Amino acid sequence: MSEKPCICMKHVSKSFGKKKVIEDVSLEVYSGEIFGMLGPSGAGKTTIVKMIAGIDEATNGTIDVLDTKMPSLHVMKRIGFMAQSDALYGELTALENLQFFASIYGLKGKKQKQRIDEVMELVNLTDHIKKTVNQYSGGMKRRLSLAVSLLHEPEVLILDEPTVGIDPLLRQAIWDELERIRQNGTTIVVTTHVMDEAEKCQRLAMIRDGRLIAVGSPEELKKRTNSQTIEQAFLHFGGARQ
Ligand SMILES: Nc1ncnc2c1ncn2[C@@H]1O[C@H](COP(=O)(O)OP(=O)(O)OP(=O)(O)O)[C@@H](O)[C@H]1O
Repeated sequence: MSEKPCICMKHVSKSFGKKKVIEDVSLEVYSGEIFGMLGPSGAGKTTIVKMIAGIDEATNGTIDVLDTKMPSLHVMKRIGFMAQSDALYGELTALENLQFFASIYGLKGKKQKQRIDEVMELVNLTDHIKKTVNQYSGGMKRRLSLAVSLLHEPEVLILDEPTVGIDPLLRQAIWDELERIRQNGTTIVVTTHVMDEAEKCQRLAMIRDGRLIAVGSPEELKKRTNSQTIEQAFLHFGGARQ
């Protein structure tokens, strides 16, 4: 992991109408790390990652990804994004969905087939590749969405709650794969409200009510608050604000 920032947010705020949901967030994500965004429902995690991915725009402040100000169509091609709600075509088969997204990413021929086989194996859906997505369960759709986001081996991978509705064994397999992808040089931003997933990140941002309440490695955050667990540390930082 190098210390070069791959993502740089400076004084970012976001409002929807009169409602301010993100308030003065500044943070850096370094190349080659898994950076977790931890916070309760409604804290603003999705809003932040959508702005990083270039899907949504900050009201104030700046976001640079790979040295380019977001949103930028050019940089979006180098980013993989897995949204919380699955962006899949229900009437198409899993294979057709993968082929569609692969061609958008410019993956063709042999390479396309190889990547589709690899990602489907990873998410344990190889036997279901010819089913239409409408026949998939919620968990299967999540896994297929993850497979889609991994297809083109992006430089930056942004995952919004990737393991919701996924059983513990597969969750572990997915985290193992994220670690492998990271070691190959991909920078990963992942939102979660699961404390044991937060422990697997190199660094974490703790978010509450649209504000950053702490940033650091899981170890640092526990040490700073004299906590045994990330959950205790989170409560400590959250509690200190009240
Ligand atoms: N398009 C929108 N219009 C108005 N308010 C919005 C919009 N999108 C998000 N919000 C509000 O912004 C706040 C933060 O939402 P966000 O989805 O970013 O939280 P989150 O931390 O990702 O929560 P969850 O874990 O439940 O997904 C919430 O109060 C939400 O209601």
